[in-house]
Amino acid sequence: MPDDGRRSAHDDEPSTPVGDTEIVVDETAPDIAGTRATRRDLTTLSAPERSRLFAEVSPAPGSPKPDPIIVVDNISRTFGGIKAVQVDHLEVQRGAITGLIGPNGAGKTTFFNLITGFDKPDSGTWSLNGESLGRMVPHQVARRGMVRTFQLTKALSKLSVLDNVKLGATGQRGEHFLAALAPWTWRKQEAEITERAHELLRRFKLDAKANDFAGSLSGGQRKLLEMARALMTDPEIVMLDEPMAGVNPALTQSLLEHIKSLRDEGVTVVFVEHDMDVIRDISDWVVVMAQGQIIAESLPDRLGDNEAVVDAYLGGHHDQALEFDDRGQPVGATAVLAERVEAAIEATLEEGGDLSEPVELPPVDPGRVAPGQVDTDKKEAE
Ligand SMILES: Nc1ncnc2c1ncn2[C@@H]1O[C@H](COP(=O)(O)OP(=O)(O)OP(=O)(O)O)[C@@H](O)[C@H]1O
Repeated sequence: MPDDGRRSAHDDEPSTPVGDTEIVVDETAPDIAGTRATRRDLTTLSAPERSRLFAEVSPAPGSPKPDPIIVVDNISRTFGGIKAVQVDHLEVQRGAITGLIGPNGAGKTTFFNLITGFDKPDSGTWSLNGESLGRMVPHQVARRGMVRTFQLTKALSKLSVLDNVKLGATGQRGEHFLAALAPWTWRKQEAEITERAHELLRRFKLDAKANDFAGSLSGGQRKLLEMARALMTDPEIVMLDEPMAGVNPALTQSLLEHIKSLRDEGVTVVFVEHDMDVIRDISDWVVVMAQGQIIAESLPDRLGDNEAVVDAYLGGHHDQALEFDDRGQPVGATAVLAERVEAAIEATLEEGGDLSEPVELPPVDPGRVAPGQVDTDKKEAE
C-alpha cells in the first residue's frame, strides 16, 4: 500500500503467501464476502418518498433524476443498416423500479446488452455510481454492482438448480490457475457461495428443488432461478429482460412481489415488460423506446396522455385528425378506424399474440361508408 495514505485497488484483496510467491487475487474476480462488505449502502425509499421524488421529474426523454445510479450519454449500436440503439441521454433513479417499454424491435434488449457489457456500442459513455463502465466485460460490471437477466432463460438444464445459482458468482477464485495452488483460499469461498445460493433458493421458494436438474423446472421457476442467480453478487441494480414472459399467472404474482421486495430493500430495478397492467402495477417510472431512441418518459398512470407513446404503439394509424359526435362517438373515418383497430386487437388476442407491436389493420372494405363520411369516390364519379 502506498505510504501516502491512499489505498490502491488491491488493498482490500486478501493475499496468500505460498513459499516466496505472494498470490494477489485478480482484482476483477467477484468476491462474495468482499462485494457485500464494500457495496455502497442501499437507498431504501418509502412509497410516499418515491411519489414525491418522481412528482418533481419532468416527463421528457432524458429528464434529470434527483439521484441517478446510471447515466447514459450518446450510446449507439448499429447492425448492418439498422440503428438498433441511439440513446442521447438517460438517467435511472436509484432505489426505484423503472419499467422500459416499447414495441418489438425498439432496441430494449440491445440497450441492456450494451450497458451490462454483453455487447459493445459504436459510441457512447455510461456510468454506474459515477464510474464509467465503458470497457468492462459482464463480470466486471457485476462486481461493480449491476447484473442482468435474459429474455430467454439461460439455465443449464443438465446442472442442478443449486449449481446453476452458484454460477452467478462468476470468476470464482478456484477458476484461477494460481488459486489452484492454494486450495484453502477457494474452499472457504466455495462454502460462502454455497451458503448464499441456499439462502437465495429459500428466498425464491426453490430450496426443495436444489438438487433437481434445472431442466425439470417450469418456465416460471426458471425465471425465479435466473433472478436468484443474478442476486449472487448482491447487486445494487438488476436489469430484468421480460421477467414475466412465459410465466403462468400463478407465478406471475409471486415474481412481481419478489421484484417489489428487491426495490423495498433498496435494490434499483430496471425491467422490460410488454404487459401494461404489470407496468402500471409495479413501476415507479416508465421509459419508452421506439426505433432505438428514448421517445418518452412518464409516471406509469400518465402514459396514455403521452402522444409520442400512443404514436409508437399505434404506428402510422394515428396520423389523421380524429372526429367525434356530440355524444363522444367516433364518426366518419374515425369510426372506421376505431372498428378496424378493435377488430385487429380482437384478432391478435384470439391468435394468442400480445399487443407489443402496432396491430396489423385489416384492409378497408371498399363498399363500406362510415356514418357521416362522404364517399368521395362515389361523389367524384357523379
Ligand atoms: N445481433 C443482432 N444482429 C442483427 N440485428 C440485431 C441484432 N440484435 C438486435 N438486432 C436488431 O436491432 C433492433 C433492436 O432489437 P432488440 O432485440 O434490441 O429490440 P427489443 O426492443 O428488445 O425487441 P423485443 O421486444 O422483440 O425483445 C431490431 O431491429 C433487431 O432486429
